[in-house]
Amino acid sequence: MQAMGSLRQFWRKLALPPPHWDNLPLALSTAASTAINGSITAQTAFKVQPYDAIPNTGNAWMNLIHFWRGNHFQQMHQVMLRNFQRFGPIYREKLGTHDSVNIIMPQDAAQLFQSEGILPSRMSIEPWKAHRRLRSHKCGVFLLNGEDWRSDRLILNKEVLNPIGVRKFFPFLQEVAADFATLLHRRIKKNTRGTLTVDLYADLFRFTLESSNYILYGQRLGLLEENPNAEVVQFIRAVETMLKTTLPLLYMPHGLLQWTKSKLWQEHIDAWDVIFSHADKSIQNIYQDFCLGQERKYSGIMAELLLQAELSLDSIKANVTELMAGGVDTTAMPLLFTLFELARNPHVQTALREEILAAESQSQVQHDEIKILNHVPLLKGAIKETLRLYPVGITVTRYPQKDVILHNYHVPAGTLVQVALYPMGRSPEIFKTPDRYDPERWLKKDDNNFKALAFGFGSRQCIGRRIAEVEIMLFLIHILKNFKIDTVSKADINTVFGFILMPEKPPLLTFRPIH
Ligand code: HEM
Repeated sequence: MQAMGSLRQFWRKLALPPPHWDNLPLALSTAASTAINGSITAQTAFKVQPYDAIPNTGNAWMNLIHFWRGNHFQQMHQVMLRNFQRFGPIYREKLGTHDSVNIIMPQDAAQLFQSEGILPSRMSIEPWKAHRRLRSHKCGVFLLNGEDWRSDRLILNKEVLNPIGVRKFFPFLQEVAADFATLLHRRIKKNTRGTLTVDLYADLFRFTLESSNYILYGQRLGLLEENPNAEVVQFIRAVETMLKTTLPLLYMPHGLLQWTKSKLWQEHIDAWDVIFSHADKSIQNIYQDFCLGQERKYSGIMAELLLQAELSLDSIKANVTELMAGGVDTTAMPLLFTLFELARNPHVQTALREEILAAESQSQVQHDEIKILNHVPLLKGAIKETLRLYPVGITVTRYPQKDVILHNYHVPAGTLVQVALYPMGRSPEIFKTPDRYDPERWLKKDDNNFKALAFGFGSRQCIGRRIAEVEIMLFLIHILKNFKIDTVSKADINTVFGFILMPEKPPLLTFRPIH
C-alpha cells in the first residue's frame, strides 16, 4: 500500500488528472517474481494475472488513424508518459501492426533483461530491412538476429567497444574535439564583443560526422575548417530524413511498404541510398589504399576490420554503414542538451570545470591522456544525467526468450516489451527531484540499478557506446576548459521525437573565452 501511496504522489506531482487505479495490478512487487528455465514461478502472495488482463490502449487501427491525424508520432514520449499516468506502471500499447507491453519501473526492466537469453532480440525496424532487401545489401548488427548477429557482433566488439579498440581511436577523437574549440575561438575573434551567441545545432552535426568519419575511415573531412561541401550537407540531411521517416513507416503492415509508392516511403529509400553511397565512396578510398599496401599504422576501424579479414567485405560494408548512420545524430543531440543544461546550471558547470582541471594535473594523465577518463566521475554523471532527461531513444525493446512475470502479469516469450526510458527518467517515483539536472545523483550510494539504460543493456547494448561516451567527454573537456557557457533563455526546452529525441527549437548558447 505504501508503494501505491507513493505512485499516487508521483502522478499528483506531474499535475495530471488521477489515473485509473483500478487498472493497477493487484501486486506491485515484481522483485518477488521470477522466471526460471522457461517456467514461471511466482513467489508473491498474489495470484499472477494473465497477459490479457494488462491494461491496454484499445483498437490498434483506430489508434493509428488517431496518431496519423494528430501527428502524435512526434509526441510519442509524451503520449507514453500520459499512458503510464492513465494505466499505471504497465500497459499494452496497440498501434497499427505494433503490439507491445510497456514498462517503466527499473525492477521490471531487470526482470525483462534477465530473460533475454544469449541471443537478445530487439524490435525489428522493418523499413530499414525493406531497404536492404530492395537494394540487395547485407544487414549489419542493428538489423541482424540470432547467430548471424552474434558472430558479427563479437568481431566488431573488439574494434568498436572493447578498451583496446577504444585506446586506438582515442587520439582521433581528441584531435577533433580540440579542433572544435579552435573553431569557436576563431568565430569569437571575428566578433567585436568577444563572445559568441549561437545556435550550435548544425555545428554539432558537423562535429559528430567529422569524428565518426575519422575513426571509421581514418580520414578527415575538414568540416571544422571551412564551409562543408554540398555532399556532406546532403549526407547529414539524408540521416535526418531517414530517421524522421522511419517512425510513421514503422507501424504500417510490412507487405504494404514495398508496393506503396507513397512519398514517405520514397523519401525513406532515397535517404538510405544517399547514406549508402557516402559510405561506399569512403569504403572504396580506403580499400584502394589498403590494397596498395600503404604503410601500416592505425587508420580507423574499417581498415582494422579489413586487415583482420574475419568478416566478409559485404558484412564490413553493412556494419560500417550502420555505424556511420548511427553515430551522428545520436551523439550530437546529447551534446546539445548537455551544453544547454550546463548553461542554465552554472554551479554544475563550475564543478565540472574544476574536476577536469584537477584531473589533468594528475601525473598519470600527463603521461597517458586517455587516463583522464578515469578521473572525471562527475563528468560521467553529467552524461548519464543528460540521457536520463533526454534519452536519445525513448525506449529499449526486447522480445523475452522465455515467459516472464512483469509487474505481476504473465508475459509470454516472444512478446515485444518496451522499457520506457523517457517516462522513467522523469518519474519522481524513481528519481528524487527528477526535474533537477544533478550529475551528483549518480555518484551517491543510492540504488541506481537499471536506471541508466540509455545505451540499452547486456550483450546487445549500443555497440557505439564507448565511441559516444569518449566523444562527448572529450568535447566537454575542451569546451569547459576554454569557455564559459551561458544561455539566452533558461526555460525548459520542448522536445520532439523523430526516432530520436530532439529539441523542438534549438537553444541559443553564449560562449565566453576563459583567459
Ligand atoms: C549518446 C549516443 C547513443 C545512444 C544513447 C545510443 C543508444 C542506443 C541504444 C539504446 C541501442 C539499443 C541497445 C539495446 O537494445 O540494448 C543502440 C544500439 C546500437 N547503436 Fe547506439 N547509441 C548512441 C550512439 C551510437 C554511436 C556513436 C554508434 C556508432 C558509432 C551507435 C551504433 C549503434 C548500433 C550499431 C547499435 C545496434 C547494436 C546491436 O544490436 O548489436 N550508437 N544504441
